[in-house]
Amino acid sequence: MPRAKKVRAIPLPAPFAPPLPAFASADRHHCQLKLTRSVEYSVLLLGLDNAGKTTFHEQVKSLFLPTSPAPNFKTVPTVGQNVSTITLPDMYLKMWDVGGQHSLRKLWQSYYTSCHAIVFIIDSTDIGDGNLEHDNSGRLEECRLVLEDVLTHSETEGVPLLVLANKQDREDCVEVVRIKEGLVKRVFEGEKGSSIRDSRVLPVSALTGTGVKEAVEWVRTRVKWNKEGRPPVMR
Ligand SMILES: Nc1nc2c(ncn2[C@@H]2O[C@H](COP(=O)(O)OP(=O)(O)OP(=O)(O)O)[C@@H](O)[C@H]2O)c(=O)[nH]1
Ligand SMILES: [Mg+2]
Repeated sequence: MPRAKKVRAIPLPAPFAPPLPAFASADRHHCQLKLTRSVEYSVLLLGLDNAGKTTFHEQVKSLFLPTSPAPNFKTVPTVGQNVSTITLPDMYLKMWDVGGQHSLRKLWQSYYTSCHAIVFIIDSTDIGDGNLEHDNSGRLEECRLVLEDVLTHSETEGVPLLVLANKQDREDCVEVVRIKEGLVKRVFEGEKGSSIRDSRVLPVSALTGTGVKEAVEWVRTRVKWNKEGRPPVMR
């Protein structure tokens, strides 16, 4: 049987190598931009019913989507989920707005493993004076229990947490320092390993938009800081 001939690839001499197109450097730059923008992080919006999650979500879309859609403030209690993805200079940020009614809270845990940050929204006008000892309506205590429950799930361990004291445009709101001292600090005192979780409490008005950009900026920086702990999804 004749032996098969070995075929060797002959390298093209330099003059025959295809020249780089003139736009190559710009194109490469474009590719780099695309590469750095192709990471996606997910943010989960949580909080009691009526806290303002959907209003916050509407405001974020209006501020960050390139089409600047007019926010729909005529919200109805969320039963399923509202999802949108905004583009920031260095990432895609996917927002998951879920229902906060009591019966729907058990669904939250199915989002825990894939979220990179949690934004817990509080209605600052529905927590009495922010002191657990004077809690007539019971909503401050409800808030505490719900937040505690979220943080004690093993799937949320180490996930950055932003607490938003919402409805700060209203005169009857409890100010952010009180919410920090009276509620968040107390929840954290009980949380084991809280020192390794990045957290912050910020005042916002989802309705007027005050503080919403700052909230998104906090999330953006913290998900990046925590990218070893919770790597982004590549897109
Ligand atoms: N004044 C004021 N009202 C707000 C603000 N944010 C939300 N609201 C009002 O609070 C009510 C509830 O808002 P939603 O955004 O639907 O609340 P939610 O947290 O999505 O409620 P669920 O979907 O049931 O969990 C609506 O009447 C909003 O207009 C705010 O910053 N200021
Ligand atoms: Mg809603």
